Amino acid sequence: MNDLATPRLSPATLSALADIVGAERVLTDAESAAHYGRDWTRFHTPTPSAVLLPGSIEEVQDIVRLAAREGLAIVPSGGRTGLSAGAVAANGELVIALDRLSSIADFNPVERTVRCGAGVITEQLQQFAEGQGLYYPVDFASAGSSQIGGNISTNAGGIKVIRHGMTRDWVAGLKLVTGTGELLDLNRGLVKNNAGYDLRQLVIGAEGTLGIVVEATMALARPPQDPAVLVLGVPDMGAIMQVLAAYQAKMDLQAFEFFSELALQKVVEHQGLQRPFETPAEYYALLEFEQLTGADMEQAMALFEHCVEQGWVVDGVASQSVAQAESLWRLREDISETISRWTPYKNDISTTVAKVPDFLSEVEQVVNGAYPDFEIVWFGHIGDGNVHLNVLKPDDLPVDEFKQRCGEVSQWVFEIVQRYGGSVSAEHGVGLLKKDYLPYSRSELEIDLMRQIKRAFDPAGIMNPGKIFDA
Ligand SMILES: O=C(O)CC[C@@H](O)C(=O)O
Ligand SMILES: [Zn+2]
Repeated sequence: MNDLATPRLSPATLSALADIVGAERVLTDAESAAHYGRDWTRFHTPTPSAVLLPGSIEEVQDIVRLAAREGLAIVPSGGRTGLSAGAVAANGELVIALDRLSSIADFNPVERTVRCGAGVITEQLQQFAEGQGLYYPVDFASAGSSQIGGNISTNAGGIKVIRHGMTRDWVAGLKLVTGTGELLDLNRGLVKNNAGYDLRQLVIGAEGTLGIVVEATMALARPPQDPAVLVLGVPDMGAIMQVLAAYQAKMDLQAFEFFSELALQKVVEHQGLQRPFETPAEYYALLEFEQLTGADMEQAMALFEHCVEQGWVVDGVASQSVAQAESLWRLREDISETISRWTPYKNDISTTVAKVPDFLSEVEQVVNGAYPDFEIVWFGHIGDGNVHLNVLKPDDLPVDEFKQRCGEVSQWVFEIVQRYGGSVSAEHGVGLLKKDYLPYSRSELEIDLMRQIKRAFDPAGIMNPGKIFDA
């Protein structure tokens, strides 16, 4: 056991925890607290009372039983790549890190499923699938660190949702340790199972408030052909919608993403990438297809010409190789990391797809009407109606003042989201960051039902309390 930097737990409790996981797997030093006690958000100070590294489902159950008896709050911790402070332990909670539940087993080629411990890293699952001649299609920039349990708990989406759906579409079964330490084995890999409520789907996206996902049976897909990517410059958001409709009517899209000229400028400048073409445009659409050859290539080019004739596209480029497709993707995928140096105000919202252009222009009018010097970087999964709004801090504006103004921005943005019937969190979850705004996209009755469901799974209220809604 390490030095007790935060000795909030009694020696008896610490020793009981050590009996469960082994003394060297009860971490209480400041470095472990900082590492395991927070996600990619940096708004809260991590103060876990201890970080525990269980090595089996039984150990997780034993910890939870002990925590329920003693009324100790728990924060489950996966790859901690979340952006809503869902995996933050800022109130002396016990952190249960699932890193050691990392086995990949029981691959079944007939079912095309594989059993994964919660701590399996997304990229490991992707590589495992590849080794079997298959494909795990939920993909995003943080795939090298995010873990399957966390992906399930946040229903991670990413860049291929338009074609392959979200994490919830790939979970054939899961095991959950509830707030009383019981183990639920949900759906057991069945394709069809209409015997009552699908509790598995309830757990997916619950951000650890109903229990800890300890294992999952993940479905795999046929691998796609080598991808081909088009990047198209468009004059306005309305044109992006026309392009989307035109391509979707005739072809299968693997991805349909967008970014603004400002986003492109930042990525080109800071990542040393080339502009896709010289003609500047207000926005850019990135389309991915499964290999463009023969008739598909002709179709894609005919649509391109049609879009140019209609004035929806000002210029475009098509990848000629997998390497080129990958470098075009970087123009989109590197945006989030590139702009992180401006400590941006972030938001992740959705409306139905067709409403996005009006939504976006209303947000811009309101934000820049009040603060003309705020630079807004738009990008996201436009084919899903999911836009990422990032506002960069002007260099000369003190951080506190920026934060205070961003508080106002949130208020305005969420009022618009509500008017549009949209969601205050399209893919990043609610966590601590969005909970005050939940009523802008969920009714009082819905939130009340969520609380009742939480009580049923977690009567002692120890599972990630204060996330999604107040404890
Ligand atoms: O940083 C963001 O705002 C979004 C991050 C991620 O969801 C993305 O789509 O790149
Ligand atoms: Zn995203």
